Amino acid sequence: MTEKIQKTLRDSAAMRWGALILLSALTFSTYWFQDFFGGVKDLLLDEYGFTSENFGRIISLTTFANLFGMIMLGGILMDKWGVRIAGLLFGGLSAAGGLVVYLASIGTFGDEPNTVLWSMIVGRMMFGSGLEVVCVVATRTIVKWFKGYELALAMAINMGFGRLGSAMGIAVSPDIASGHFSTAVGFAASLLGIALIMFVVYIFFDVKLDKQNKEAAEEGSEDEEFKIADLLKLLKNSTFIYITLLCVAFYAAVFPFIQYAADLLVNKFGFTSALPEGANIVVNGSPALGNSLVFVGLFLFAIAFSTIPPRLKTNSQAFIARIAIAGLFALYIGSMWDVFSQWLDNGPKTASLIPLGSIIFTPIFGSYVDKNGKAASLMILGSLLLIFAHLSLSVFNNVYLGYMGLLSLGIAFSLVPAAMWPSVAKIVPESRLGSAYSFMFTIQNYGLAAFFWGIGAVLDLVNPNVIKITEGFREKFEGMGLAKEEVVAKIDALKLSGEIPPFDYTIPILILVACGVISIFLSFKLKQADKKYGYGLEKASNN
Ligand SMILES: NCCCC[C@H](NC(=O)[C@@H](N)CC(=O)O)C(=O)O
Repeated sequence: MTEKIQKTLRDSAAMRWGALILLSALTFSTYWFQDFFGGVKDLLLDEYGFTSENFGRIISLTTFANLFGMIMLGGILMDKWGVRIAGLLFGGLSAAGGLVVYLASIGTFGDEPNTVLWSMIVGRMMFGSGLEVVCVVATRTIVKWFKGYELALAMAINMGFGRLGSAMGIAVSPDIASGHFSTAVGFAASLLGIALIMFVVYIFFDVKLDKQNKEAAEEGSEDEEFKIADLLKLLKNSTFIYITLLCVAFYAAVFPFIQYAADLLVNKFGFTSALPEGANIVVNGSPALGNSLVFVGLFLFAIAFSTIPPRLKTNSQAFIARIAIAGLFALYIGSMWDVFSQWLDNGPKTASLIPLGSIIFTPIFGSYVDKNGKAASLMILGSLLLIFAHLSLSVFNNVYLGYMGLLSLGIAFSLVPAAMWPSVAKIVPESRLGSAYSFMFTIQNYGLAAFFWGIGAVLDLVNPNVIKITEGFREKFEGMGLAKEEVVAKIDALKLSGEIPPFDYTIPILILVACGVISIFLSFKLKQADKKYGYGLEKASNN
């Protein structure tokens, strides 16, 4: 008997990748809006008379609602109403939040610093309440289009768009602002608006795909409907709990570390904190534009490397293509080596290589997972690299080992996400994926909040001497009537001369080693569960 195979939009590679690009605009713009404040912090402080505490308040309150169930609410609504309504609702909330921040920045709600501050916080909170749900919408929708195809690669490229958004947001915003904070906000908010329009375009394809899926389902199996009781089933699934805990332990050891990495390199290995002249790639007189073009270039190489060779007919053609792309990449990096080599003893620049590296490596590992599977084993390997990274940056005092550690961390930061996120779709039925990803993100947010705060708290706790000496000097300089910036500059100079001793990061980073050990344990449990229940974590994506 010949079986009639119903083709749907997702069976066309062009349609799948087109859908991914339309969706990834949301990822790119939300990561940009989340992080660009860091690039224009000085401008924000100068223009509105804010303090660093005000800045910290704006940033930390952005995702406040997520700690109180906003992501879960979004995920449940998504599983009940589908990705279209959830995407419009929460993407719209993010864009509306962006607009409120913009209106606040041009003084629409009043010019008083406190009014501007609180109206910006309200806007950022609206944005943040949509942000993570938008991330779940994108992830869930990628599963819908790519399951059985290049799922891991698609998720990895989507993450790459996010990292690119963060990096470019920080790098280009000072140029875009050209002295006016509101201009940078207007631009970032417009990106959110454009991404929402692209999502509306995506909806037409989604409607068509759903229609085709329904027709196919009528001929075959029945569509499963989401029920709240399904959530409880999810929590009883021990494999899902392992992967959720892995997500918390792993990301807690990476995202917060990245924030402290520059300071660690300066304090532990004596890296510089200011960049020397000529240590930037300048395009049209703009280092920010130059840096951004480098990020885009790296991302394009990674996409070419991970998509072109697997599509070629023979292994030898694929091999030649890989060598050719890697060669071009080496030439590209080599042509800018004069600049890059100056980055390697600068704390902030070296620290920025970790997320930058993940723009390159995540798509490459995603493509590997699709072709060869081995996701659980790669999570074990990634956790091992994480342990090595944090050990080499804490207990040892060798700068070369430190570089190796950073490189390992960059690889782990690409390896584990590339293997972990697509694995969830193999563990959890598709009808519960929205709730599953939302649950993971919610727990992950608690872990991140604890570690962002915890590393700083432990650092202060184990370095009472440094705090005491620094405070002594601060009081002395303030007593002399020096301006805030002058006090900061004098303290920096005393740190450089060694009169103020460096912070000892050993204990805070050793705590992150413990996260790595927990990650390895959980990755082994995942591998065991995979053997027992046959989720297919070690199998290629189209199996
Ligand atoms: N397709 C998986 C997307 C998750 C990517 C992941 N982002 C997160 O985990 C966010 N919840 C956390 C955040 O962005 O702060 C990532 O690796 O960026």
